[in-house]
Amino acid sequence: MNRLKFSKMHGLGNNYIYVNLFEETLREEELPEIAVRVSNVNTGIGSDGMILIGPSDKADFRMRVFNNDGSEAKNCGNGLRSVAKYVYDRGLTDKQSFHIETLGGIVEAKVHLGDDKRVKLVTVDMGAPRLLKKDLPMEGDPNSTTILETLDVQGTSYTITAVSMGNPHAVIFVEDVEQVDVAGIGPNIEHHPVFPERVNVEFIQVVNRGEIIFRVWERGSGITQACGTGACAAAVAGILTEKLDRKVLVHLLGGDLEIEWNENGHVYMTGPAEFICDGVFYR
Ligand SMILES: N[C@@H](CCC[C@H](N)C(=O)O)C(=O)O
Repeated sequence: MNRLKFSKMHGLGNNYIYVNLFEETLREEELPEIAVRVSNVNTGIGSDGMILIGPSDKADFRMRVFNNDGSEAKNCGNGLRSVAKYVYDRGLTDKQSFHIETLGGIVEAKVHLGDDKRVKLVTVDMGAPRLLKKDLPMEGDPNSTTILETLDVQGTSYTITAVSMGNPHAVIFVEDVEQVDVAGIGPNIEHHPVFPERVNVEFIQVVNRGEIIFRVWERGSGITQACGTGACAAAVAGILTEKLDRKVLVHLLGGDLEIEWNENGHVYMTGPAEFICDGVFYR
């Protein structure tokens, strides 16, 4: 029987199975299937997906993200904070600032230590948001943006703002997130033909110019407790549409994130990450 060592971690409840490729070897062609199997709550470990931590020839570490349907994503904000905690707390680096390569680009993570000298919070420089339709990708004029544009979804109109944080997001401002049928509407927007690679969908209630309430339907994983790239995209959408100032406290189901869209054009995300358990998966 093959044995796969793993750690389960979460960032505000957005939980993944982490595999350390400095110690474990997986074949490329089996990755989607393993992601589906480990994520299954009944016959696997149970998670929103699987994240691989490995060496990079361009950065200090490389992160690869698989949703729980087996699709590979280009970025994951909660994953980046968890990877930063993993590599520091487990002694893979002694640097408190380092770079992580993702399919969506290279980002810089800075760890903030608690009294126990372990990582308590992580700030990630997520880079500049990309707004052009070709960056999502999204049908239409490739060099135009999508800001408060009407999208018809099975007879109902939604006003969306599209933001790529390495991965694609459709942000929708609502009066009251509690009234939104996230599980009913989310998949229809995720699979809308205007998004050829599907999309993550965020429903945002503005509390005041520095605070929002956030709900998400994630591409490839469904409803999750939090989405770091989604929180960044929501803040960017709110700032672009002049609903929010540049520093935003985002209330997600699993807790809070601080997002800043700095004058330098980069988005900074600060929040926690936690280990849940270590184990061996029989495969
Ligand atoms: N939960 C993540 C995003 C994971 C990938 C996403 N579902 C996609 O397919 O793009 C986050 O914290 O950003």
